[in-house]
Amino acid sequence: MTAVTLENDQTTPVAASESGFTAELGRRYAHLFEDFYQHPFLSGLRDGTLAPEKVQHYVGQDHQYLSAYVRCYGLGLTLAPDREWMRYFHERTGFLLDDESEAHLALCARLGVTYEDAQVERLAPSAKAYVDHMMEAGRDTLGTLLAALLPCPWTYIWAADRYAHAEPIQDDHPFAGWWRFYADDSCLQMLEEMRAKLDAVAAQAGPEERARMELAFELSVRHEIRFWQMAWSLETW
Ligand SMILES: Cc1ncc(CN)c(N)n1
Repeated sequence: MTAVTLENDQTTPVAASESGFTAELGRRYAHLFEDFYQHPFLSGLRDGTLAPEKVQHYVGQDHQYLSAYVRCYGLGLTLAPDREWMRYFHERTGFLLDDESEAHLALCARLGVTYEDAQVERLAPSAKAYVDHMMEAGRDTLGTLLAALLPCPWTYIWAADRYAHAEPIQDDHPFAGWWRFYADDSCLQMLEEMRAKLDAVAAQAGPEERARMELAFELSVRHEIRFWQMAWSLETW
């Protein structure tokens, strides 16, 4: 009898066949990934009903957030044990600075506003709390920092992959450009690489550091949900 391998059906962040530290985390916190996916902000991006002011609030906040995320890669450079790790943070920084704003530009085009129009000066409280959490992780070990940084790509890329499989994104979808950016194969590959790197670091870490890594990861997933809520509620100070 032939063994049947259960492939990931995209409704959970981890395939049944996967093992390793990040697979364990993905399984343990799958309920938070589900909360992320079902948040009304993301539902509105799926069905195209999201109010323009919420989208614009998100773009302004997310631009600031991604700038802080790039700075966290700078912290990664200082924690890098060798040049291979330095190259990793260097290359990923290029993507964050040069490519990810495409996702924002797609939203601005839909809103009929320029990217400049969408800019804001201050991070909203929930966005700032997320940034502070990642920065704090950067004062710990490389493993803790990476664990805090992983939910950023994982939640979005998984959600976009799930949505794209459930419902192929049509050209006339109001937010097609945003969804396609994160559903692209290059994003999936980048996510796989980051997970593999964190798995390798976790395999060398002791139990105390692994516990701190897990907490950093869990809190970042929770911050991702709060970031939706921040944009949904137009949160300001
Ligand atoms: C808050 C947040 N989290 C994740 C992503 C996707 N890199 C993002 N652009 N913004």
